[in-house]
Amino acid sequence: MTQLSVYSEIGRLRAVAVHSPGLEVDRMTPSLMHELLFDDILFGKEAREEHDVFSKVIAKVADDVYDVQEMLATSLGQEGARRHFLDRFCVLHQLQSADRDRLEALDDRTLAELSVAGWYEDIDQGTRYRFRFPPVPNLLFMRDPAAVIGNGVSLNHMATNARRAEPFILDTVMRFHPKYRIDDESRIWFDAIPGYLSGLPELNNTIEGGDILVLSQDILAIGVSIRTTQSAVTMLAEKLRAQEKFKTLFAVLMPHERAVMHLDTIFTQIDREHCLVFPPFFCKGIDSLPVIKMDLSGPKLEITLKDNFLSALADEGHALKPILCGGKNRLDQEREQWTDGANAFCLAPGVILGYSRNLKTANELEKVGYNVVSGEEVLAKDIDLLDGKRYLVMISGNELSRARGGARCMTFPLRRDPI
Ligand SMILES: NC(=O)NCCC[C@H](N)C(=O)O
Repeated sequence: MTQLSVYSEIGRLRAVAVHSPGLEVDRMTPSLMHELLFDDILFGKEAREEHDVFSKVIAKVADDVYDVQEMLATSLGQEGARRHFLDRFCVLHQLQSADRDRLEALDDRTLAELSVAGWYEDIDQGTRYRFRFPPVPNLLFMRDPAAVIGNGVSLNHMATNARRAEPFILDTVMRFHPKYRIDDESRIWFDAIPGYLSGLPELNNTIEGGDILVLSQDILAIGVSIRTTQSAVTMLAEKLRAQEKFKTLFAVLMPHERAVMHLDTIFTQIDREHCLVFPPFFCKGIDSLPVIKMDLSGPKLEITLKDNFLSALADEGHALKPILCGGKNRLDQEREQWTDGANAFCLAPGVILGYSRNLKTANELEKVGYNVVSGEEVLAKDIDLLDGKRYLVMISGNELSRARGGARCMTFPLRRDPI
């Protein structure tokens, strides 16, 4: 078994889970898409091709790149896992025992696939259809249903019904996967599953991984957003205080808007000294976001209000120079933030992945020394991304970005090297 270990956003990536968009995306209909949190119906074939380049580039640096659906299938094969999963999944979807029997009869891979793709049935020779349980198209955004923090995990309580099946998949993976399971219950920082099962989900305590950023061994930043509540952040802070050695948690108070649904849609750390930001919220001015600083090191949780996140970080010895998503003009900033220009995924300090359509952002990165290359080029020329230079690897994301998530959103890091 390998220990989970995430103490930064930028340390060299060793193990990560992603999920290539499958049948669940091909089954999206116009009438379902808004409820399922997509802004369009995706062309699955192209989305898979984009995702394939993305995961192959990641595999040039990381030792283990898993698809979570595969992880689920592997986990289901472990003793007790199938029962654990089905007990919970059938309650979630209110399935009767006959339906459960049909699921029991499936092999591990088919059960894992069906759990993600939804249980679809044609009726009247295909003139109508129904889902016994719905597809899970947002599993592509692996960042959100769970988050490794230090050497434990948070099984998140999703804010929307469309995403509530996802933590159930991660729950089985994190408890049964032969390589990455958690044996020690006390290292599950947050567990949404019992609330769902009791029928009394703690409605005010939602939290999603896109809001959770582990900046260093000492510092966490968590967005209080349209998806993550202040009370969930406080619960997590109390749990971590008792178990981990983080000293400070910054709760960044965000506007409740879809465009900025998580903290990582407006801020990602990309190097020891750089972060990518949506400028209006971080550069001093009227839109600058306030932050609650929680001191985790004292005998009780001490709280102070700060008026600017970047200066509060600098005061803690974590100074970051902001690189402007979209460049200097507000119009470009808004356009590129919408297509996840501020949402980069870091493979190692200064080695990042982002969508190729965000040209103004790429230009800003180039100015401070990032070599801009395409994913295809990295693969064809076998470019060594760990040769000490800075890289922005651009991934085509014209299909993927229409599901409203970027490179960081599509990853669930399990292990990073210390920095
Ligand atoms: N971390 C992220 O910002 N994830 C993007 C999630 C997009 C997804 N369609 C959602 O609305 O939840």
